[in-house]
Amino acid sequence: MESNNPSFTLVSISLLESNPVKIVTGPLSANFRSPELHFFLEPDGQHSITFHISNTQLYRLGEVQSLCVSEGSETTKEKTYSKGITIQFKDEEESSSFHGAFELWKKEVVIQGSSLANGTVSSSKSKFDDKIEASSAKMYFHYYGQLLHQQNMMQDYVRTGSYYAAVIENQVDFAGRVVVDVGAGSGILSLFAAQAGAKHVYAVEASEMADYAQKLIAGNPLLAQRITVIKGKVEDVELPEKADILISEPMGTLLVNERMLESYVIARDRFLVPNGKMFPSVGRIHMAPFSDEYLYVEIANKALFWQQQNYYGVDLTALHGTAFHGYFSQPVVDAFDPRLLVAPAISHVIDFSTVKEEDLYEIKIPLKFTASVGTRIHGLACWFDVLFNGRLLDASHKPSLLSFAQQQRYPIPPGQGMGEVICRQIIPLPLGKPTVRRLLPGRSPAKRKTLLLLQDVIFVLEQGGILQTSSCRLDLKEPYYRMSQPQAYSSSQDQQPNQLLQSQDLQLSSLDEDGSDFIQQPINDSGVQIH
Ligand SMILES: C[S@@+](CC[C@H](N)C(=O)[O-])C[C@H]1O[C@@H](n2cnc3c(N)ncnc32)[C@H](O)[C@@H]1O
Repeated sequence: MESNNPSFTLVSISLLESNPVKIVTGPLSANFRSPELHFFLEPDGQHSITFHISNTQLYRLGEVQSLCVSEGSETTKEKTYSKGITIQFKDEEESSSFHGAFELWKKEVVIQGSSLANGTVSSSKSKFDDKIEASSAKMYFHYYGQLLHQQNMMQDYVRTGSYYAAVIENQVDFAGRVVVDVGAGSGILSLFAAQAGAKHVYAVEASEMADYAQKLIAGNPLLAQRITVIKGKVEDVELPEKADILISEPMGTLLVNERMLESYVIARDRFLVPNGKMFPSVGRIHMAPFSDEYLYVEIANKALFWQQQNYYGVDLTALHGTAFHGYFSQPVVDAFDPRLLVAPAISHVIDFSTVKEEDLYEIKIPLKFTASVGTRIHGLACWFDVLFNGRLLDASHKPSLLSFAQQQRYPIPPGQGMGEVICRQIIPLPLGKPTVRRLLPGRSPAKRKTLLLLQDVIFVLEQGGILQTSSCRLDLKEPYYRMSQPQAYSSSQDQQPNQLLQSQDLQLSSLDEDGSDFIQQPINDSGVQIH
């Protein structure tokens, strides 16, 4: 037995998922290649069943017979197994060495050990469980398990229509190909892929929505025979074959919130053939400083309530400062006139086909803005888009673009940032200085959602020849959904302070129990698209 990749000879394997149970007789082989265990069903090694260290259990059924199973999703009410085989060894000795190698394999990466009544079993946490707190994951998948939230996303016609166009206009990429839908939700993208002629689509969904997706797909029988719904996390599930294409909608607020991009990248590494396609293939975050006196006054006015000195005989002013800073740390989600931007946008590109999962834990984006007009700057405006680089579109060199109209603005309070500063020019920091200017979607290690988005945004301003540095700390929690029609401004200088915009103060967000918010919001149809 080799110590690194031990191999074993087996007499037969019974595939428990087939009905009736299919028995493949050997000689066959099994091979531990951390973090996977492969059972080869043919001598040439063409067909194999793969188990992942994270969710595999091994039980001794007899002296020369064992059961190997892969655990299903933790979110299901009952314990489920997504895959199982029984193995027949040639003798007791081979069986013992196989179990020994299994234990060793598990020990290398096992995080948690446990014992089950019917055998010595090692259970390990999956990569997902290791990163995300169980309570956070539970809330996250509970949210997506509800049909109304999937409906919200489906009713976002800019979003769903762009995906439909990207798939159907690139049928040539999908026809006859194996597709994995990463986080399939209702299964809508799997159905599009099947419409485009995919040979087979594996729709992987971790939430209870997988059951509804199964129903929806069964209700479209012409497509259903080419779609398999797999309930589980892409980090854990095993698929019988590799994919030519991954399709997914992993974007959260400002692209990175929800941390689902990490799952998309893990799915790429686990399931995609070399040089396979990803739909979408690239995401971009765009940022530019804005000047908007109306918004500034509106936000400042929200805290006026706390300036009352006689609220039923109570002086509220002690909390005015806290409320004021609270309102200014809320990102504002609205559509805005691009003319409010006072410097060319900086774009940060994430190439999904090459980015490493770890690179998504902390994304640093240097900010070097040069203002085009001398004006008051009230914060940073951010938006994002993703690109689909299909084969047809490659040929015409025109990838289709899904531009998200939902934009965030991060107003900066006076004294903490640019609110008070008349800025003529924002000057890049000289290289090598210890202070950094960056947009930092700070890692919130154990959370799937309450990702800090902006931290320590430091601007350097030139004012009368003196360099001035400002910084503030903002995050994505509880955005203010200000669904106003974009106002036409003649120029940013024309704005009158103390005049409030007539905005519909729609609090569309649905908050979790802990009051935080991770969700995708319906996009305002009137959203300005900025490219
Ligand atoms: C933004 S929704 C998109 C749903 C659907 N693809 C669509 O476009 O309408 C993301 C979905 O991915 C699922 N999801 C997130 N992380 C996952 C993971 N690691 N494994 C499997 N599903 C996941 C969520 O439960 C959710 O249903």
